[in-house]
Amino acid sequence: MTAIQTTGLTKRFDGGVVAVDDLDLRVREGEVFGFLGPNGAGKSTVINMLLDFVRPTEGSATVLGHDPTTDADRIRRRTGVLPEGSSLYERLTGREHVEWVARANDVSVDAGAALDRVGLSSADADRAVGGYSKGMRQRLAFAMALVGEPDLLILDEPSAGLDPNGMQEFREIVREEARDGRTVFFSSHVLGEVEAVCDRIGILDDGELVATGTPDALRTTLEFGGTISVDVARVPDDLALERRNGVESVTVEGSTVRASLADPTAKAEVVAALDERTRVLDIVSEETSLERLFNTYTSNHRAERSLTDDGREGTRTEVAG
Ligand SMILES: Nc1ncnc2c1ncn2[C@@H]1O[C@H](COP(=O)(O)OP(=O)(O)OP(=O)(O)O)[C@@H](O)[C@H]1O
Repeated sequence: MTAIQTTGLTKRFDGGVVAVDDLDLRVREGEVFGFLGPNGAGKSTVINMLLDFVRPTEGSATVLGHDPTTDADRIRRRTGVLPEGSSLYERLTGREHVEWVARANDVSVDAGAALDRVGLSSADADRAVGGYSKGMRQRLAFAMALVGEPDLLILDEPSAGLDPNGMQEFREIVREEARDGRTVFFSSHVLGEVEAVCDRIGILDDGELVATGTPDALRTTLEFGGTISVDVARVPDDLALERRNGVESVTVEGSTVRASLADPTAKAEVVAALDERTRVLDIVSEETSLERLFNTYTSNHRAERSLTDDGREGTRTEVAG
């Protein structure tokens, strides 16, 4: 079943900015989907169209089977939302905010427990929000999104302002929600966060979806082999590892030889080549980080866009998984 689907979704703001360009996206029910992109990529605009805060110029969307432009109320009733820069009432307490959301949605809530879950103590719960820090406000906004056990969570930059503990707690709650069968769709430019918690990610750049898939599948598609660092007793003078298949580049620092690989199977070859000439003391193999992946997708895309200026078609990467 599909929780969110967009078809050719496009938003052109007055003044000509194309914030979202022909977006085809599908988020399955029960998955944690990370919507990743640099500042200004169009993430918030997509979220705002899913909730009918902004109307698309072209294309369409369904959320939980409903069209946001005609059935936004139905969507919002079943969706917990953490909007970007959520507006809170300075004079109301955290507890009052949570109770207000529960009343508005006609559900019951144990406000103390809801706030405790996001790391706000009972003392915090009874303080006016005017005295909250940025991270506390974000925690409260998250607690408000969780009220009423919605089927779908749509969270815009949920970790903005959170400290490392807050981010860890956020990840745990997202996992718990997913275990309970909820769909979680959240935007982020924090790569580690997306990698740690998402089943699939979509990378948005300049309003266009440039790749979707599991983090592993995206890595494999690019055929990144990661890197291997080998500590040796003596670095051979005539290394020439670059000439071997699958080796992209080699650097030497002290007695450590570090090879970047285009193909993961080249790891064994690098180790064997060194082992022939010297004593291998230690081997550390690293996967390609999502950060490199992200940079590659977004920078390739930018290069591609400059090519498309003279009329050539751009490409998208769709990765099964
Ligand atoms: N109301 C608006 N009027 C005109 N342009 C807008 C409007 N809202 C957004 N934009 C533009 O649309 C583009 C996408 O913005 P959006 O806020 O969706 O990006 P984002 O990926 O959420 O960025 P961030 O990570 O910085 O929040 C940007 O160029 C932005 O300036």
